[in-house]
This record gives sequence, C-alpha cells and structure tokens, in this order.
Amino acid sequence: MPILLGCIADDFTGATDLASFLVASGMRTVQLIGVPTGPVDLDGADAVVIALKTRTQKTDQAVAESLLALQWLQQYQCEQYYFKYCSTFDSTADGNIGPISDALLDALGEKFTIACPSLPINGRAVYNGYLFVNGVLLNESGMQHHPLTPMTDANLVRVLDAQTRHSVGLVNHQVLDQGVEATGKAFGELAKQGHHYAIVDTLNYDHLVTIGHAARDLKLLTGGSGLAVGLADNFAAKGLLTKKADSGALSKVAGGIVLLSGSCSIATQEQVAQYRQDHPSLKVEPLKINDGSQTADDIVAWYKEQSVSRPALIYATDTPEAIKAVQQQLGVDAAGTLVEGVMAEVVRQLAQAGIRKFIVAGGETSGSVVQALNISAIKIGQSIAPGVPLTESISAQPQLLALKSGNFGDRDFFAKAVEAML
Ligand SMILES: Nc1ncnc2c1ncn2[C@@H]1O[C@H](COP(=O)(O)OP(=O)(O)OP(=O)(O)O)[C@@H](O)[C@H]1O
Ligand SMILES: O=C(O)[C@@H](O)C(=O)CO
Repeated sequence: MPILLGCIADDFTGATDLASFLVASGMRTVQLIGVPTGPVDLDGADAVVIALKTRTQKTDQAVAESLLALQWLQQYQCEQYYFKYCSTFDSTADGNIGPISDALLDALGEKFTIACPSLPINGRAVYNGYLFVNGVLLNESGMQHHPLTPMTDANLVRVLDAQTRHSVGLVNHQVLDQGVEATGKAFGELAKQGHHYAIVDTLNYDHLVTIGHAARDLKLLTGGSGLAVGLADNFAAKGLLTKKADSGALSKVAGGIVLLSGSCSIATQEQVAQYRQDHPSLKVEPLKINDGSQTADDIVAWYKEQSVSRPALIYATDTPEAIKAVQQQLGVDAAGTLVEGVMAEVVRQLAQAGIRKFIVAGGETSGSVVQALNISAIKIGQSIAPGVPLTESISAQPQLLALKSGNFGDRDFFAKAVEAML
C-alpha cells in the first residue's frame, strides 16, 4: 500500500509536532520511534513520521540513520519525502541539517529542494533569509545559549551554506506575495542556476500554504512542521487523498502522571517556574548525579511520596549560566548525556511501578524517555498547544505522552497537559 508522505524527523518532539500538523490537515498519520526492524501495521496511514535522534549525533551516524529511514520509507513508494528539523534550525557546529539533506537528495537522485523552518503560529518567521523568533533575531532569542545547539547566526543562507556541499539561494517574501505560480517559478530558476537549496521567506500562514502548494512536484521537502500545512491539498487535488476530519479519540488511562523537564529553553524555564508555584517539584542536579550524591533511586523514592492529585515535576531545567558551569566541569556532551540518562532511568522505574502518563519537555529529553519506555509507535490525538499533541503509545498497555518541544507552549502548558490526561 503506497504512503503519500514519508517523513524523517531529527528529534522526537519535532516528529510529534509534524505529525500533529499533518493530522490537522486531514492526513491519517502514524509516528514510528526509530526505523522499524520488524513488520509494522500502518493502519492505512497517509503519512508516516519516523522519529530519529539525529540532531546532535555525530554527523556520519546521523546521515547513515537518516538514509536507513529513507530506505525503509521507500518500500512504500511515497509520493514525497520530508526531512523535519527544528523551527529554530538547531544544528551542531558540524551540521547536521546540511549533510543529511545532501545525502537524502543524492539518494533520491534529486538536485533541488527547499529549506523552510518557519512556523508563524509559534512566532518563527523568515524575512530576507533571516530567522526571527517572536520578532527577535534567532541569535538574540535565547537560542544562542542552547546547551547542545547554540545558534549564533540568524542568516539561514549563510548557516546552511556552511553545512552543505552545494549552493543555497533565497526566495524572498515579495515573490511569496505573488502567489503559487511565481513561487514555483522561482524554485525552478534557482535550480536552473545550479542551487540545490532555496531558503524560503515566510511571514505568515498564507505564505506557508503558498510554499506547500508550490512545492507539490518536489520529491524531497525539508523544513519545520509549518511546511506541512499545504501538502494535503496537493494530494487531494491529485485525487490521492480523501481528507479525514478527525484522528479518533485516544484511550483513557488511569493512575498517576509524572512531568519531566530537561529543556532549558526560555519557554520551558517560565513553564517550570509557573508549575512549581503550586505543585511539588524536584531538581535534578547534574553535579550531584555525577558524584553519586543524587541518584535515580532517590528521585523515584521522592516521587512516590507525592500526592497523585498534584502531579509532581522532576526538572533539570536551569539558567544558561548554571548550565555553562556544569558543562565546564563535565563537558557539553557528557552533561547532556548524564541528565538524559538519569531521566531515562527514573522513567524506567516509574513505568515498572505502574505510571503510564508522562509529560516531557525537550526534544533530546523526550527521545531518552520514549526509548526508555520501549515505545515503537504512537498515535496522535488532540492538540494541547500548537505543535504539541496528546499522544498514545501503540502497545498492549497504552501510555499517554505529551512531548513538548523546548520553546513551545504558553506559561501554563504543564497544567494544560495534566488536564488533557485526566
Ligand atoms: N542543568 C543542566 N545542565 C546541563 N545540561 C542540561 C541541564 N538540564 C538539561 N540539560 C541537557 O540539555 C539538553 C536539552 O535539550 P532538549 O532537546 O531536551 O531541550 P530543548 O533543546 O529545549 O528542546 P527542543 O530540542 O525540543 O527545542 C539535554 O541534553 C539535557 O540533558
Ligand atoms: O520545530 C520545532 O521547533 C520543534 O518541532 C522541534 O523540533 C524542537 O525540538
């Protein structure tokens, strides 16, 4: 059975973000955790999103895993393929957006694609190639302090150009305002000039729809989740898709809820501060974890003492200064791995104790948690905030999950996520 859209996401919250937009656009969507190694029931899906954890991996490994995901998707002869990365273009010093995109283009025998991270509903817009987050240049938005992927340049033509073997052009907002035909023509002209990539300006929702429609004949698309909004129309216009109004309700799951935050993004810092005001919370201290004076067992024991009626928060979230101090002592990668490792161990133990509802902030953190839970596929439910759906593991004993990208959601996100799980 062919799949219309085969997607590869470079982190787990990014994957649910994309899946949520696809479902909202009328496509039945299944999200897979990693590349399946056995048979999978795709249940008549129009779109499949494979969630990888390649954003911060070593580049060679990230490219190899992305190609493996592509090969797996190709058995379903997808009409289009989609590489989903962060709306803030999060990359390490080595990439990985450029190298993965280059490899996917080569594997598909294609010479041109677009790069469109914008997500206006969450404040991400691209103007003359510069990425703004809530009206502020990317490199002044707080993303310059990201623990793993600090973004110090807002000019995406320059950023992508430094990561790819190929050249990068720009389609600006004036072209977008002229509509689908002019935008498609601009893609064709850049391709003719030998550019393999076009950064595409996007100031609003209508621009996203225009880009999606103009990209109907590109085999590979790359971008954030916003790029998804116009694609269902293309498949419907070709007679390949009947749009679905609703993805169906998720299971009711009884029992306690745990909230875990490993995100240090500005939005998460505010959400943690707000939730802590009237809920029990415990801070994970990387240096104490490192010297053994705080352990996963201690954290689990503390959680078990809390009242189920006020779901407890376990957080490593900290200020840029505190993170820098930890990273100086432990090393950047080691600090991240240490925190993710303890979160994963806590989740493993809580799952064994019968907890089946998890609210997690942070893409890398969500990756560790979902892997610890051995989840292989998830179903997408109602949206808690734009790009953050309630989800359910597809398993004999379903678990409810809310995986929040670092900078998504309002200040009261955690309370809303708890509410959605009751
Ligand atoms: N106090 C801390 N000190 C050092 N590293 C930390 C600390 N707290 C969290 N980290 C690490 O910082 C990283 C945060 O990345 P994560 O992807 O989870 O959040 P995010 O980047 O805000 O979310 P997203 O990728 O969805 O935008 C993780 O590797 C986490 O383990
Ligand atoms: O695009 C985004 O901002 C998110 O889906 C994400 O990838 C954050 O990790």
